[in-house]
Amino acid sequence: MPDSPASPGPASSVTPRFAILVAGGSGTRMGAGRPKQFLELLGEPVLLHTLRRFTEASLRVQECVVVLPPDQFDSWQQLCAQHHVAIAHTVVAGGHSRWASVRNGLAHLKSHTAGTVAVHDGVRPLVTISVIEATYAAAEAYGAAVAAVAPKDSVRSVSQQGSFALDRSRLRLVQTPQCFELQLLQRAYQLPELTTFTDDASVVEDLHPIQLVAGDYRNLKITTPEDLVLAEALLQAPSH
Ligand SMILES: Nc1ccn([C@@H]2O[C@H](COP(=O)(O)OP(=O)(O)OP(=O)(O)O)[C@@H](O)[C@H]2O)c(=O)n1
Ligand SMILES: C[C@](O)(CO)[C@H](O)COP(=O)(O)O
Repeated sequence: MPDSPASPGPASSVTPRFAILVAGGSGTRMGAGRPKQFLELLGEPVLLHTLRRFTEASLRVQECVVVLPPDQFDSWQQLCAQHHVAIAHTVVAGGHSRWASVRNGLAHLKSHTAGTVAVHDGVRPLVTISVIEATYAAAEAYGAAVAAVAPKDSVRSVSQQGSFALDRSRLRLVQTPQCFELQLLQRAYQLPELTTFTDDASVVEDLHPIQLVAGDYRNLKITTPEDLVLAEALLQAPSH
């Protein structure tokens, strides 16, 4: 990514790292009998793959908050028992939208006054440790950083007048993790929710510039049925 900000802040390798894995959605587009975060990939729930990656020791994440639909707490507990999960994490109830779920996750971290927090979709189980580390490191240096990739397809904008080509060299497809200085994200999530919010960067950007970090094309968001097929294939690929 050729996106470079003015200058980094002081390097701070000792501030605590937190993670909020948002998995409070219902998976309407997947159309499965249960929320997609609980569907299996190579025999394990999508969310468990994601949790394993964020709790990898080298990342030094101090606390991992998992946000779930309130009516799915028991399902998750059963899945954890079934898969012998001994990974420390805190479960928090989600809200009516992704924004509300992130806000609930952040509320759980309110006693902390400093640190860096990653927000990551529970349904992006293929995120690599190197992308997570790079995004935390960029947020530690610049305050706000998100993973993104360049589009591979041509892109057109549509309107009632028709459609027209966009310059894709100026566009990025935004992924998660999205990492922020904790107090910055707490301030941003005190503002009212807007319908234009689709991610955390859109919530923060009026308060602070967003640094883009090289994401990964494999870091797909499980959204529709074909994504499960792709994700299983990628998980079995040698580089994963
Ligand atoms: N109220 C919500 C809505 C979404 N999410 C989470 O935000 C991430 C991205 O959302 P999306 O892919 O849209 O998930 P769903 O809302 O479950 O899917 P859909 O829009 O198809 O219903 C997912 O990990 C999802 O669980 C959440 O925590 N709380
Ligand atoms: C946060 C996100 O994954 C970044 O690409 C995306 O915006 C989530 O979108 P959705 O509308 O919840 O599918």
